[in-house]
Amino acid sequence: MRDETVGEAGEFTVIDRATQGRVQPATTLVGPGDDAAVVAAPDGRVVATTDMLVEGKHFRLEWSTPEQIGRKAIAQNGADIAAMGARPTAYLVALGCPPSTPLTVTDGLTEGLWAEAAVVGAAIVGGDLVESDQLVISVMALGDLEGRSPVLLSGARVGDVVAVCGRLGRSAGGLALLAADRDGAPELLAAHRVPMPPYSQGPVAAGAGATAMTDVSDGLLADLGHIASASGVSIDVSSAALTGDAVLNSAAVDLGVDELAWLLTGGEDHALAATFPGDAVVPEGWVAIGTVGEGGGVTVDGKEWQGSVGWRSFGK
Ligand SMILES: Nc1ncnc2c1ncn2[C@@H]1O[C@H](COP(=O)(O)OP(=O)(O)O)[C@@H](O)[C@H]1O
Ligand SMILES: Cc1ncc(C[n+]2csc(CCOP(=O)(O)OP(=O)(O)O)c2C)c(N)n1
Ligand SMILES: [Mg+2]
Ligand SMILES: [Mg+2]
Ligand SMILES: [Mg+2]
Repeated sequence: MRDETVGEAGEFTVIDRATQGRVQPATTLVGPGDDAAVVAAPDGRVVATTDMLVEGKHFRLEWSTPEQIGRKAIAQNGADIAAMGARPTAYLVALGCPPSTPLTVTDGLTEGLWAEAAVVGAAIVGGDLVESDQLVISVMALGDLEGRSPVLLSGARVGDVVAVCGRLGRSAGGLALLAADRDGAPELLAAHRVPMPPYSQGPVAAGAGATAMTDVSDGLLADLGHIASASGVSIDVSSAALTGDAVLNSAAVDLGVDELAWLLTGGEDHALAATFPGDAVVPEGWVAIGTVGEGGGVTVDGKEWQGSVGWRSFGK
């Protein structure tokens, strides 16, 4: 019998096998499983995360400029730092590319990487460069909790309010337009090419008492599902609280697709989603979209969502 493959097992089974039962030293304050790890250093704590972009899977050079791809690689990683309640402080960038890659591509990437790092006052502090068959950009981000406690996936409590900061569905809408070779809706194309995580709102939410937080990378339902399972709670999302983006709506009507599916299951917006105690005031700029209850799983308007809840590497 041949060995089971990664494609058959799926992303999260393979991650479980890579992390379960491994002993972490006492300096690992938060280990694998959250948006980022928190590691104790003799003189403080550092938040660390990594996310990789692969040509053809995460971006296409026909759809995005090298500068936009560089910005996206940094934004995706910075969002995971912000989702811990931390401020991104430094990035390392490992690049793989074919020898035939024009220097205009690597220079464009560099411009984008630095421009997005600069949004939070950070820089690229190191990296690696190797030959590979397609363009691969692997970023590691470090962050500073500035004295705050990290906001974990596991802290949501029954009675909490679920709130979101940042637009949802726009990246999925932009991707659908690019895939259909349709233009129009420049806002959606821009959102897909360069997500704009509300970095500073991670620390703001932590300061406002957020009990759990994540960034929306795979899709709202998929990512809230991680909060629900880590916290041992259920989450119900109100669809009425999500709709109202006229640009998104008209693109969905034009393409003849379900706008709600983009809002609930579209990935790569890198908005922040958090839970706050029911009696807390949700910070300015955050929109209440749901509630936390007993049990498990994520529902929409009290009903189970039919279909995929979001992006899965390897399609599972
Ligand atoms: N190969 C691996 N070894 C150890 N931990 C991993 C590995 N791949 C992913 N993880 C961890 O599993 C969790 C889920 O990964 P992922 O879904 O990529 O997170 P995110 O959506 O926050 O980027 C994260 O905590 C990540 O650090
Ligand atoms: C060419 C192309 N096809 C498909 C997509 C859609 N897509 C790729 S990755 C992804 C979700 C997030 O990526 P992942 O690597 O899972 O990030 P993480 O959850 O680890 O932060 C989505 C929606 C895309 N951006 N580009
Ligand atoms: Mg990841
Ligand atoms: Mg991520
Ligand atoms: Mg993912």
